[in-house]
Amino acid sequence: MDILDTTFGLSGSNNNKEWGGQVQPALIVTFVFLICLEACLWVRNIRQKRSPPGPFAWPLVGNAMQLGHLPHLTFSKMAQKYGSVFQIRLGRHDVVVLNGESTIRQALIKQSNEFAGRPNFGSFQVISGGKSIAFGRYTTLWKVHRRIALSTLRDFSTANTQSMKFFEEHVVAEALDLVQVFMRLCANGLYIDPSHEFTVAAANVLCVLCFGKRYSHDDLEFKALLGRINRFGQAVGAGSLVDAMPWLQAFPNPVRSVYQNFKELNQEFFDFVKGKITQHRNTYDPETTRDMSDAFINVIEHGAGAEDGLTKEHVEGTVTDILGAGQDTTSTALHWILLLLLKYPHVQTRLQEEIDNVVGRDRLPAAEDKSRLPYLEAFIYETLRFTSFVPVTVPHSTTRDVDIAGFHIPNDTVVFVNQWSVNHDELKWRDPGAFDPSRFLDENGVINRDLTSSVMIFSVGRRRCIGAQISKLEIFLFTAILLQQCTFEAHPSEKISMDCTYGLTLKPLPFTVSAKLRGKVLGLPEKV
Ligand code: HEM
Repeated sequence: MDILDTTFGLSGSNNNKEWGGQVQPALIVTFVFLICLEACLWVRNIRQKRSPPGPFAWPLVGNAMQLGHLPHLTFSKMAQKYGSVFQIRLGRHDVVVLNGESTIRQALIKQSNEFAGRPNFGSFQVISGGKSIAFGRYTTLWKVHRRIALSTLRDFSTANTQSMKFFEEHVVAEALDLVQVFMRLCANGLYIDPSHEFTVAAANVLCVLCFGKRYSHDDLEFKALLGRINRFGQAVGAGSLVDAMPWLQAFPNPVRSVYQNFKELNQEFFDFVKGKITQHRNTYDPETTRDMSDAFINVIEHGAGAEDGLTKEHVEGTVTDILGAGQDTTSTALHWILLLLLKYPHVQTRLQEEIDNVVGRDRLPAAEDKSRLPYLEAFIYETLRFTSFVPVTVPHSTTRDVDIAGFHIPNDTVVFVNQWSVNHDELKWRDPGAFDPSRFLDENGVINRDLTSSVMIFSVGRRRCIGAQISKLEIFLFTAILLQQCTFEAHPSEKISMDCTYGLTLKPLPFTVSAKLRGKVLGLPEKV
C-alpha cells in the first residue's frame, strides 16, 4: 500500500514534484505555442480573404464552448457579424456554417453535387448498421440506395391514387385510434402528457408501411423501443463531438457516457429491425409484396439493387433509417401543433370553424379537402416555420474544392446548414418571432405559395428529406381529424412554455392536456 501511495499518489511523491516542476512549464509553453499558431492561421486566413471569416478558435476545442445550448441561435447571431457564410472550428474540424435562404439555396441547389456529402464521422457508421442513407457518404452506390428508398416509399404512399388511398386509410385509422386513446385517458377531465401517444401514432404509420403491423399504445416492448428512438436525436450530437474531439473518449465525462449510450441504442434499434426483416425473408414470396420490407428484399436482394452492388444489409439499413428518421420528426411536429393550439385557443376555434364549414360533422376530413382548408394549411406552415424544430440539418460536407460567396472551401469540409436562419429572417418575415398563421394568407384568404415554399424544414437539394411529402400529408390529416373530433384544453395551473430540449429535433418541454369530445366519434375504418 505504501509503495502504491508513494509511486502513484498525488501527495508525498518526490517523483511527482520533480515531474511537476518540468511538466508545468512545458505545458504552458505548448499551450502558448498552440495559441500563437492558431492566431497566425486565423490572421493569415483573414488576410487571404479566401477562407470564410469567423470567430477566433481556441486550441483543442475550437469554438465548441461558444455554441451555447441552442447553437442555431448562436449561428444566426454570428451570421449578423460575419455574414451568411462563416467558419468555426470544432475540435479538429473546420466547419463552414451556411445561413439565409439565398446562400443555402445557392449551395444546396445550384452547387448541389459539391455540397451533398456527409462528413466521414465514425459515429455515423454506428447508425443503421453502417448502411444509413441519412448519414451515408455521397457515392454512386449511395445514390442507387437513396433512389430505391424514395421510389419504394412513394409506391406505398403518394405515387398514384390507389397507393394514396392505401396510405390515407392507415393515417386516418391511426388518427381515430388516437382520438379514442385521448378520450379514454382524459375521462373525467383528467390531464395527460400526450408525448407517448403521439410517438406511438407516428411510429405506427411507418410500421404499417414497413412491416404491415401496428402496435397498441400499451405495448411495453414497443414503448421501450420508441424511447430509444426518441433519445437518438439528443445523443447524436455527442457522437459528432467525439468525432471532432476524439480525446473526449480518453477519460470519464458526460459526452463519453452519452456517446456510449448512443452506440447501444443504435445497436438495439438495428437488432429490432433485423429481427423483423429476418421474419420477412423466411416467409418471402416473390409473387406477393406484403409491405415495404418485402419490396426492399425484392429490389435489393433479388433485383436491380443487387446488380448495382447493394447487399442484404442495405435492406435492414433502409428500414432502420425510415423508421428512425420518420417517427421522431413527425411526432415532434404533432407535439408542437398541440402545444400551439393550447397556447392560442382562438386559433383552435378558428380552425374548428373552418373544418366544420368545409367538411361538416358527418364525415371525416380527407386529403382532398386540403385545398379548401387554407387556414389549416397556413397554421401547419406557421408551426413548421415558427418552431423550426429541425433547426440545423444533418451535417453536410463538400465533395470537392468549391467557391461560394467569394470564399474558397476545400474538399471534405464539414458544412452546417442553419434552417432556422431562413425561417426567422427579418428581411423575409414580418415580425418572425410572432406566431401568426395569417401571414400565409392574402386578403381573400388564399394561401401564398411563394411564402409556404420558403419555409425550410425538410432541407433542399440532393439531401432533401425523402419523407417530406408523406409527413406533410400525415400532419394535415392528424391535425384535421383531431380538431374535428376534439377540443384541447391546457391545464389551468400550468404555464405554457415554448422552451425546448435541444437535439437533432427541438422538442417542447413536457406539458399536459385535456381532450374533450366535440360530438359523436365517427366510425373507425378497418385497420391492419
Ligand atoms: C416533419 C417531419 C420531417 C422533417 C421535419 C424531416 C426533416 C429532415 C431533414 C432536415 C433532413 C436532413 C436533410 C439534410 O441533411 O440536408 C432529413 C433527411 C431525411 N429524412 Fe426526414 N424529416 C421528416 C420526416 C421524415 C419521414 C416521415 C421519413 C421517412 C419516411 C424521413 C426520412 C428521411 C431520410 C431517409 C433522410 C436522409 C436523406 C438524405 O440524406 O439524402 N423523414 N429529414
